[in-house]
Amino acid sequence: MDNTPTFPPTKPQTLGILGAGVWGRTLGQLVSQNGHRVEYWSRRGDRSLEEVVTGADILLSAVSMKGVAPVLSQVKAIGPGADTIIVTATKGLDPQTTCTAAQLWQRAFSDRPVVVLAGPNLSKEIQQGLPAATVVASHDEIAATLVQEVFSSSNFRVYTNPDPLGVELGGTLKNVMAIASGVCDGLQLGTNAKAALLTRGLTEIIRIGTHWGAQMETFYGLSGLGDLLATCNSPLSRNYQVGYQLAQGKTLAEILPNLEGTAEGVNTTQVLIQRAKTLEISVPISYQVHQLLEGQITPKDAVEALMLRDIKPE
Ligand SMILES: NC(=O)C1=CN([C@@H]2O[C@H](COP(=O)(O)OP(=O)(O)OC[C@H]3O[C@@H](n4cnc5c(N)ncnc54)[C@H](O)[C@@H]3O)[C@@H](O)[C@H]2O)C=CC1
Ligand SMILES: O=C(CO)COP(=O)(O)O
Repeated sequence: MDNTPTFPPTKPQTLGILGAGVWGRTLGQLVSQNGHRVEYWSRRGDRSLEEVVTGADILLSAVSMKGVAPVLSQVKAIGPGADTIIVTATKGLDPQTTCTAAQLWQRAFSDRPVVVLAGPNLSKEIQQGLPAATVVASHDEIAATLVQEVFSSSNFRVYTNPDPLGVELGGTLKNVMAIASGVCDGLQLGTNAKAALLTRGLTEIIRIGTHWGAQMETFYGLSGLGDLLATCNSPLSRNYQVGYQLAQGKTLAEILPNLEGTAEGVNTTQVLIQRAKTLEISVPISYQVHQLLEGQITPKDAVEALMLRDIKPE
């Protein structure tokens, strides 16, 4: 039996990539290496949004969360083709609605498939051609399978998943834990502390995610535990860098302008705390990250507060 995988699929697709930041360009590089056509749109670029949207078989949004609502309303006004599949790679929560990016896209385009792409995908490593895996999740299996075929290659392994909310929340909520993890390493708290943080962090992510309607098992996959491990252990992560540099005494105002790209965890923490309060979900680690980002406590205070919580069963 011949087990050789066939990459890429026979019919070349045109991808319109919205947001030509670090992640949008990295994803564009992957699909063009597979023989597909890529058109980028960015707010400071030469191409008009209309040109990119109307010509796309697949419209992939890699804009940071704060740009999603304004960009999608422009896309809606233009009106993509009836068969265009929307893919979202943003990892964040909308401050106005507390929705994820896919929820915003799906609300605006209720008649067409929306696919979430998320996984342990530090862009610098992918740009270097190092092997990585990701997940494409949708309620529409045909759309997810097409996107899987378009992105799959010998060094980018793509899995499908039927729980888009779980996949997206895994990638979104781990950014809060990545800030905490950067603090943990910046304070040199050791491997035991890091293991405790990640394990309890995953429990917290699952508590929030299942409350919001995601499937528990999704969080044990690539986009949950996988992305948590990658982001919380790598100085390539911008969110980890935020925590690490806070632990070294820098302020957010000093850190953020020098990061290469967006650290979504800063905004996500704020939105998450607001939503967790309304829904009365216990989020002890996220709460300490929030206090720290607000400048209300020091990194050492945050650790102490977590260690001194009421003792309880695991
Ligand atoms: N870089 C990475 O390794 C990965 C990033 N992501 C996610 O992808 C998203 C983008 O990340 P990066 O490309 O790294 O960030 P980036 O900061 O490099 O790029 C963000 C893009 O969004 C656009 N944008 C922001 N606000 C906008 C607005 N109001 N209107 C129009 N466009 C706007 C910017 O112009 C830029 O093109 C984030 O949600 C991030 O969490 C996901 C996986 C990996
Ligand atoms: O989501 C990412 C890796 O999967 C990228 O993490 P950062 O946004 O923290 O760099």
